[in-house]
Amino acid sequence: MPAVFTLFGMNVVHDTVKLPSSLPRPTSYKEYVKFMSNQLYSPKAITPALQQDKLDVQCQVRARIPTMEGGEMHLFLYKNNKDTKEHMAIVYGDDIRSSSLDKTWENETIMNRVVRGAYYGRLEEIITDETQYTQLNAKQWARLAQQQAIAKEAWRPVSEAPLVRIHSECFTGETVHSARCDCGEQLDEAMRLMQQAGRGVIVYLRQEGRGIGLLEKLKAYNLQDLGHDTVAANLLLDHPADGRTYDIANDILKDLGLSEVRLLTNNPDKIEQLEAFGDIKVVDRKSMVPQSWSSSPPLSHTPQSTPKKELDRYLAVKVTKMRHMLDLPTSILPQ
Ligand SMILES: Nc1nc2c(ncn2[C@@H]2O[C@H](COP(=O)(O)OP(=O)(O)OP(=O)(O)O)[C@@H](O)[C@H]2O)c(=O)[nH]1
Repeated sequence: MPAVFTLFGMNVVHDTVKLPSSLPRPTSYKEYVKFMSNQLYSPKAITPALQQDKLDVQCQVRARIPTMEGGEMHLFLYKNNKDTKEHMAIVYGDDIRSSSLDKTWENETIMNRVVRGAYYGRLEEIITDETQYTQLNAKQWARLAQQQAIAKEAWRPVSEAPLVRIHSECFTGETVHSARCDCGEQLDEAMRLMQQAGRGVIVYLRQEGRGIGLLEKLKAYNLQDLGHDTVAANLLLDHPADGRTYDIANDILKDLGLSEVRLLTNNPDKIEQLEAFGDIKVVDRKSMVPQSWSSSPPLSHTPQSTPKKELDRYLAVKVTKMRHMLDLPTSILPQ
């Protein structure tokens, strides 16, 4: 029989993971943790959608990420029934929570919630050398339960429109610091602004290459080296100039309890699509002015020797062909 007791208004349940009878019961804390983490990705949780199915977007796990700059954020990982990508939300501020993650599962223990990140506040270290691979003792369970009850009580929901960025993945710009685009710089700047404000959400969509994928984007780069611009290169490869949709981003923002946002973007398509879904109002827009086009001093992470010509060309095409809301600097205006 599982031991259930109530502490500070919460049910503390020992060892009540409901297992199909075919599976062996976890006999140790280690097995239990392993079992729980496998459960997160159970195929039952999200099933592939048929064309007519309603979009289903659910947060599967959340974890705290301290950053090199000294701040920290939480990463929320989402699964959905439209594609197989792991889209994410990078969240600053403890008041922003996911309703799909926070749902209580049947017979869920506090440890289940901790493993999938549905805990409140900050976790305290309660594991000692002796308990590394064994069951938590009653005192440790009680401490965890007490800490969770207090943190849950202290939580208050989002009260004002936070800074939000909907950002599409760019391996070249973000990971290998390509100077063909401003993607890495935009991500860094959004993180810096949200860190400074203490709250905000970056919806990080796995839409590499404006949705065409890395393979096709690299082909497009070769065409760009022949002189085609970023739009023409896509079209020559039989891709739309930009085929991205933001329905998953919309559902992620809804799941995070946001109805009003201050959007960091130059791209009118993101605003128009988001508002068309009717769930989220863009109450303010903040431009993402490229560092090399701004009059403010360069950020420490922006190298002074950035090959400006290629970046200028990419940015100018976004303004002239993709309706991006940015002022072209006089230095690159056509003569
Ligand atoms: N196909 C293609 N994709 C590119 C190229 N350069 C960058 N990208 C992709 O463009 C996308 C940039 O998306 P976002 O960072 O969301 O920016 P955006 O659409 O310009 O809009 P804002 O930054 O919000 O103003 C990323 O997926 C990049 O991988 C390119 O030359 N060709």
